[in-house]
Amino acid sequence: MSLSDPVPFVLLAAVLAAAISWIFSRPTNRRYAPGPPIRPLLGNILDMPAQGDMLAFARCREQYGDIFFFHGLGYKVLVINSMKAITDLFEKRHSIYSDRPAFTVVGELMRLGQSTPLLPYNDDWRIHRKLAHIALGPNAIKQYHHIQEDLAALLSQQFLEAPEKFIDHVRLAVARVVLSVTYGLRVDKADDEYVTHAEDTMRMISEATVPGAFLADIFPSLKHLPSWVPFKRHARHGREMIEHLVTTPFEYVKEQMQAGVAPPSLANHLLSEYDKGDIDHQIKWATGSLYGAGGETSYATTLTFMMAMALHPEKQRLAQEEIDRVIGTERLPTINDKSQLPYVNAAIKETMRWKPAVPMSLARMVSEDDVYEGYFIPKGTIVLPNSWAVAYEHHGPYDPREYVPERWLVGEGEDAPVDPAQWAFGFGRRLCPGKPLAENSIFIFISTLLSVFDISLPDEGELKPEFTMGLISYPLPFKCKITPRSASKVAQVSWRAAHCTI
Ligand code: HEM
Repeated sequence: MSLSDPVPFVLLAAVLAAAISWIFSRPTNRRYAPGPPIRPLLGNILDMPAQGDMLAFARCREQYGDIFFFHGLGYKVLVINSMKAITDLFEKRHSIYSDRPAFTVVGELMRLGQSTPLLPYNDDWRIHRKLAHIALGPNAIKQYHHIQEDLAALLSQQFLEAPEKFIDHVRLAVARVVLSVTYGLRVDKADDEYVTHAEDTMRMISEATVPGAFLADIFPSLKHLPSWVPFKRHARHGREMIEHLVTTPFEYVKEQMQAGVAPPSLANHLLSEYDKGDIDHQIKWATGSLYGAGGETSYATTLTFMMAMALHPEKQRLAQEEIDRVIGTERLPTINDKSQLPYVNAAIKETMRWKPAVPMSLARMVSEDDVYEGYFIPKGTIVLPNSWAVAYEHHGPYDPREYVPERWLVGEGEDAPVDPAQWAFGFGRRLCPGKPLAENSIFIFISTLLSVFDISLPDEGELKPEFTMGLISYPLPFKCKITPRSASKVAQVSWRAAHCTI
């Protein structure tokens, strides 16, 4: 080994660091939560299921109970599987459970650590949340109702013109909501350069944020390797993609503001209110985070709903009958109709429960040593709240594996599962700031599609409910048949699409 060739040298240092960390992190007389047996050096970290492999997590739960612990190679991971434990830690002990793990490659080298979801629980994060709240709080989002209703009509218009491309149309519709609200940007095609770039970047981030995706996340000292090492080249490319994603639309808004032609938007509003030096950088990253965090999740939920409707025509008919009965057949739904449609709301809840879009939520990191239910949780432990386990707890008469909206229509005092509103958007201080906006988007897309179309199984081939594994879980590409319910509905959609104000 020579010092001019740093690779083996840094690897050796990394292995030594791991050995030291193993020696010092071996269980002492402290009681850790149950988990697989410990092997030298590696501990049991390799026994940990891949993110998104929910069946493997379910098997661990059967074996080890509601909380289990994996550790080794300097990593400590606690998985929590019950709503009670999640509430006890993330809500009641929020001051030490609101931090995020640091990702050496994606956070530091690709510089995504500046985005809201990855920021540590610090003052920068508080500024981001304040900025996001200005645009996305329950009152602020009322100003976007008409944009969301227009976009639901445009989505239906596209379904009429090219139903076979429904996946592209849904992707474009959710991107349009976030781009329009955040930057006042209008995009017309799903293959718009910005939309496709954002998707490529999100896919890259989703793969790179799986714990342990890079050796350098386990051995941070590897980040000092020279720039020609493959993962460093990958990181450089990732950094350029992310920088382009957050900078391009932001600079565009600034140019439009200078020219006096910027439409109303969150970026415009924040820049006019707070344009003072360093806050510019915070606004750029807070707004840039919204697209990344908001697009894919709403897309996954809307597509999952369409799949559920094609597989369960009897449930679809019940939802359509409710819409026809409550709002009539002479107009399209509006967001204000939401509280009048209990069956549609139950079908949306059931969609979020049946296939949660973010099944393991976003990882947290505990910032102080803690003890819970007699188990020691060391500082620095990554804590994974298993939302999927909460979704699949058995309550009431229905099998959790089945799609049954009726499980949500129970009377007071009867046994119902935990409402996805309590877990699908995360918990405590880091609860998703886009929740009210997303709930409205999902409601208006779904109720408009139900009002205008019948969604059914494809004429050819089978529809298997298959989903991606990873941070965000979406349906794998599938086919379904989309047919307008009446000529009057077609006319209503065409009229509204032609009179859109966005
Ligand atoms: C169906 C749609 C959505 C789902 C299921 C969803 C889910 C989540 C979840 C599980 C988290 C992690 C929270 C935690 O750590 O406890 C999160 C965080 C976040 N979401 Fe959403 N989200 C959705 C839509 C949106 C939208 C539309 C936006 C923005 C317009 C958004 C912006 C964010 C941001 C910025 C964070 C990071 C919050 C932080 O770390 O403080 N999300 N979301």
